[in-house]
Amino acid sequence: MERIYVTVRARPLSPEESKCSPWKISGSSIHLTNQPSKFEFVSDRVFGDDCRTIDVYEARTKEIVASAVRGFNGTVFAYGQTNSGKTYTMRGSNSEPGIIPLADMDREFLLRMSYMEIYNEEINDLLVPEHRKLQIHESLERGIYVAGLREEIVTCAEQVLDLMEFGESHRHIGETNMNLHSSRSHTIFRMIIESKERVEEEGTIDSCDAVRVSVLNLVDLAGSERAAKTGAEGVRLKEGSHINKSLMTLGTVIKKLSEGAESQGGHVPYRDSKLTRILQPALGGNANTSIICNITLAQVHADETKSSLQFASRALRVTNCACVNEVLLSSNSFVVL
Ligand SMILES: Nc1ncnc2c1ncn2[C@@H]1O[C@H](COP(=O)(O)OP(=O)(O)OP(=O)(O)O)[C@@H](O)[C@H]1O
Repeated sequence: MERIYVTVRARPLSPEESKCSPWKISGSSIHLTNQPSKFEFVSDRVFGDDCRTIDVYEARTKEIVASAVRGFNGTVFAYGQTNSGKTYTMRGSNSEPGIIPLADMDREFLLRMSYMEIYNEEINDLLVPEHRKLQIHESLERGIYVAGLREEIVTCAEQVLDLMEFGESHRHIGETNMNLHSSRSHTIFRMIIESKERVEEEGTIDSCDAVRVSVLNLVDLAGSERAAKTGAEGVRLKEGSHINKSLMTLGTVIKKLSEGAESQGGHVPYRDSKLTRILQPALGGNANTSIICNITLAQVHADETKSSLQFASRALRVTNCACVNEVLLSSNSFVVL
C-alpha cells in the first residue's frame, strides 16, 4: 500500500502582495499566522515561491516516471485555484520546463502518447481535434478507457514535444480577470509504456513473452474559481461551473477515500464526473500517485488557499496499491524502438 504523495507549491507574489501575506511556511507545514493553530496544514513537502520546477519534479515525480518504465502505473496532477501556477508547473515555459517535458523517457520501450481534455464535461482528443465528445468505456482487458482516443507511437522527445504543442494549440484557454491564459479544461497527457525483456534470435524479437504495460498520466486541472473574482459571464461562467462541479466531485472522492469508504465497501462517486471516472485507477487503485497542490500566499486568496490545503491534507490519507501490470502477448505485434 502506498500513500498519495502530496506536495504544496506556492507561486511567487508581486512585491505588493508579499507585504502582507498571512501565511508562514516552516518545514513541511504551512500555517496562517493570524489564526489559531488548527489552520496549520501538513504535507509531504512544501515548496516556497523561490523553488524551481525541477525541485518539485525531483521530490517524487521523477520516481513515479521511473516506476512507470518498470511497469507501474503513475499519475501526477496539479491542483489549485485559478492562477496558482498549475499550467506553469505541468507545462512550464522555454526558460523553465514543466513536469511534462521533464518526464523524458528511455527509448528502449514502445511508447504511445495520447492527449485529451475534458471541457464542459465533454472529452475531446487534443491530437485529433475533430474527435470530440468521446465516451468512456470499461472492459476486462483494458479497464477504464476513452474509446476512439488517438494513441500516437512516439520515438523521441522532440516528437513528444511537437505533439504536445499541437495538442495545446487546441486546448480551451480563455481570459478571465484572474488569468489572461486561464485553462478552461482539464487535460490528461498520457504515456502508455510497453516493455519486455529482449530475446533476440537472428535479428528477430521472440514473441510469447510477458509484456509490461503501464500508464503514466500527467494531469493539468483547470482551477477552481469564484465568479465574483474572475468576472465570469456567459460562456466563461458555464465553463467555470463545469470546472467547479468536477473539482467538487474530485474533492468528494478524495474525502471518501481518505475516510476509508472504499475499503469498507462504501460508495465512492467516481462516476459523477468524467475526470474522476478517468482517474479512478489513479485515485483509489493501481497507481503511484502524486498531487502537486498549487497555492498563492496572497492575503486576498487566503480562503481559496485554505480550501486547497484542506484538499491536500485529505489526499495525504489516501492509499493506493500499485503493482506491475504484466500481460502475455502471443503474436509478433510488439515493436522494439
Ligand atoms: N512558479 C512560478 N514562477 C513564475 N511565474 C509563475 C509561477 N507560477 C505561475 N506563474 C505565472 O502565473 C500566471 C498564472 O499561472 P498558470 O497559468 O500556470 O496558473 P493556473 O493555475 O494554470 O491557472 P488556471 O487554472 O486559470 O489555468 C502565469 O503567467 C505564470 O507564468
